[in-house]
Amino acid sequence: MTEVIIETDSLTRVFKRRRGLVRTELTAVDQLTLRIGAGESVGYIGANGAGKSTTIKMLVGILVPTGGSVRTCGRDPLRERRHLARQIGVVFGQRSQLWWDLPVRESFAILASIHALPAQVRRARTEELTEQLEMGDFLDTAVRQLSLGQRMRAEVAAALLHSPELVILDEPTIGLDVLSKQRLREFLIRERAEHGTTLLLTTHDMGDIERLCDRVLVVDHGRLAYDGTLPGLSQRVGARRVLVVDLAAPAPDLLDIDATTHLGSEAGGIRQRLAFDPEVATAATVLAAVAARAEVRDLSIEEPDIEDVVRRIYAGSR
Ligand SMILES: Nc1ncnc2c1ncn2[C@@H]1O[C@H](COP(=O)(O)OP(=O)(O)OP(=O)(O)O)[C@@H](O)[C@H]1O
Repeated sequence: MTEVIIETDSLTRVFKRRRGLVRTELTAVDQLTLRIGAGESVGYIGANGAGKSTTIKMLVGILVPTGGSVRTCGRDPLRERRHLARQIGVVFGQRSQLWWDLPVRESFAILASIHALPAQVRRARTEELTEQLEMGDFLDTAVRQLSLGQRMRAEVAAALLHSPELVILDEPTIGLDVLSKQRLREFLIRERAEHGTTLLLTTHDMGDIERLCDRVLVVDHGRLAYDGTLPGLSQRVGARRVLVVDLAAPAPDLLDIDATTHLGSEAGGIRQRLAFDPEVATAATVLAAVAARAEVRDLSIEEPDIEDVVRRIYAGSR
């Protein structure tokens, strides 16, 4: 049986707000029940304000639930927060856990002593992380002088220095360039493969989910709206497919082909892209309709646009 790393049962958080004399209540997390097993890599996504951060805060013990229960790494996060801190690593993209004026290396040394890592373990782990995250060039630079990509790598290393069982990442790749994103993702994949680390991440970047996660949870108005694979999610939201046709000669935009949306034309209308909903039409019916208008030389079909899926989920904000 897989060890359960995160387990919540009807986890709920209600915020009380007061505007002048009016008091209102907002249920940020609403009866959330889920289990995440050891070694899983889970994407936790939802619109702004859906309740992701509130959930994470309850998982790590910095926010008190108003209902239900939560256990993280087999512990009660509120009562055993200090013990839990040794088992988890948390990266909040926007918030730093490094000492701004100190060289990266010194921040690592302080964190290592907070976690009471033996000197040998600390040295070996710092070396391993420095190599894998390619931090050698800036290990002796003050954190405030790092580029965003360098700082994020240092943040991730800081959170993983004590080899936690569970790593929670909140928007880990936000604002990073393509290469830095790629490095960070490769590192997380390797870390998981080598140490069996459980990953939970929130992100707006579908590339993160595609590359890193084998399970996706979608939260909507505090409720769990989906729990499954990424392809399953594409199906659920009816992600569009795109038929790309290359015509024999330039043609006007194919604007009124049944059940399609014209996405654009190139080369004077020789290449045209038409989106269709696989529940309503098939590539074959769309192609037949196009062929009735113009001679088709070549075609390709783009798979469900994952960015589109996520845009729709995030666009569903309150
Ligand atoms: N301390 C607080 N007091 C009152 N309301 C709060 C508090 N923290 C969060 N909320 C509200 O709870 C809801 C969920 O917020 P939360 O930060 O968990 O969403 P989120 O999914 O993380 O959003 P984002 O993607 O924007 O970070 C929001 O409506 C937010 O305004």
